Amino acid sequence: MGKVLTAIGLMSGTSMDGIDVALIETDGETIVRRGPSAGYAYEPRFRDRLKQGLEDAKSIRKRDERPGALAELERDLTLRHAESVKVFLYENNLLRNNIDVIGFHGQTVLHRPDEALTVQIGDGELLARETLIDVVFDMRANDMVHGGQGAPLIPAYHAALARGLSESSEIETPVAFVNIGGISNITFIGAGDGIVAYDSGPGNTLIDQWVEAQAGIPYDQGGMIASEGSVLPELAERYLAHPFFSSEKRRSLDRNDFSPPAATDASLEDGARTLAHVTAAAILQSARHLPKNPATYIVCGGGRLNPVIMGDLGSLAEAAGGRVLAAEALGLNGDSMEAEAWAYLAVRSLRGLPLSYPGTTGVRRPVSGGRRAARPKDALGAQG
Ligand SMILES: Nc1ncnc2c1ncn2[C@@H]1O[C@H](COP(=O)(O)OP(=O)(O)OP(=O)(O)O)[C@@H](O)[C@H]1O
Ligand SMILES: CC(=O)N[C@H]1[C@@H]2OC[C@@H](O2)[C@@H](O)[C@@H]1O[C@H](C)C(=O)O
Repeated sequence: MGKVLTAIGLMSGTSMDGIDVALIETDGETIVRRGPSAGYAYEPRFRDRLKQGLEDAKSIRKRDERPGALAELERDLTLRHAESVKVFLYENNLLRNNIDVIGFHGQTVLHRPDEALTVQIGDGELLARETLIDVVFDMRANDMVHGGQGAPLIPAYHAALARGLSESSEIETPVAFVNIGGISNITFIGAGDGIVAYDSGPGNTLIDQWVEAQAGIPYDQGGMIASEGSVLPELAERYLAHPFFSSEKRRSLDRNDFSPPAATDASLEDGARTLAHVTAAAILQSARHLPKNPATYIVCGGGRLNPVIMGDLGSLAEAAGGRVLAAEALGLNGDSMEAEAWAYLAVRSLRGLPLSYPGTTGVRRPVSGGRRAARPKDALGAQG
């Protein structure tokens, strides 16, 4: 085993609901320990600024451009991450001197894999100065340089989790991890080291956009609105016929690839019900391109907390011979898995190990990635 490092991962996902923080101990191959985790929600005004950031980013042609208010947003986003780290260390009685590295995702504001352009705002140097901890950031760029789509990157971590599970539990194989965040993605764990992964459809984004536009609320908590509605087959089909699902090349999605229905398309409840169905059906539709039908789907991300999505996913998977389990059923944490992954990937980056593979992002060969921002030198001896 390589040197075991203590790493913190920071994820601000496409739902833009807040910052997830998680600590793990790992050598970048084996996960030695999954430690504490936490989520720090953005207040509505900051979420609005992030949404405006997506608009400002639309004119970006080179990834270091920061039009509109993006430069200021990047700084404030980074400072919020620094604050989250400080609170996390305090709440968990941890000393910063005992943390070897932070894996910093930042916020995706633009993702156009067809143009080899992906932009995550987040200033790694500033984060290292503010936290006095080494930072690895910008982990998607090198994959794109080598022909990959820059996402998904979590599959390497799913594979490590699966290795741990196969030692300790009796779940039926093959296993697929499904992350239902703003966008959903799926990782198929084949025999040996074979993993196949890609984004699988609109996760919660359409549902969030729909209930926000129609009812002024940020998400359909517990699927309560959807549970009052009915699936509108024509509307569902409009989404499931999207060219993404038949494309040979496209493996990753941007938040803007799908648009929410028009107000006239459905009642609030039927719209939420239909979109929950679309989320589940898109995952199963995408799973058809996997090498085999998964026997077990392990679900993480906020969508697992929507029983309407989970109900549909369960019945569609069952029809294809599979069983759906929430990550918690296997002792995993469905809220912190992405943040854990970014901690894991940071350690892999430090060791020069691959972050992505031809079977995950479509990259030409397995490649590492990430940029390193060292903490200020005079902080090395200081007490955390
Ligand atoms: N209790 C709940 N009931 C229903 N839906 C929920 C609940 N909690 C969270 N969600 C949904 O999950 C979303 C957040 O999921 P998550 O944090 O996994 O996304 P993310 O990490 O931002 O996205 P991505 O994985 O695409 O980067 C929320 O926007 C909401 O739609
Ligand atoms: C460009 C980008 O930020 N993509 C995200 C998004 O959210 C889910 C899905 O789309 C996935 O491809 C990716 O995030 C996860 C963490 C990943 O890279 O594995």
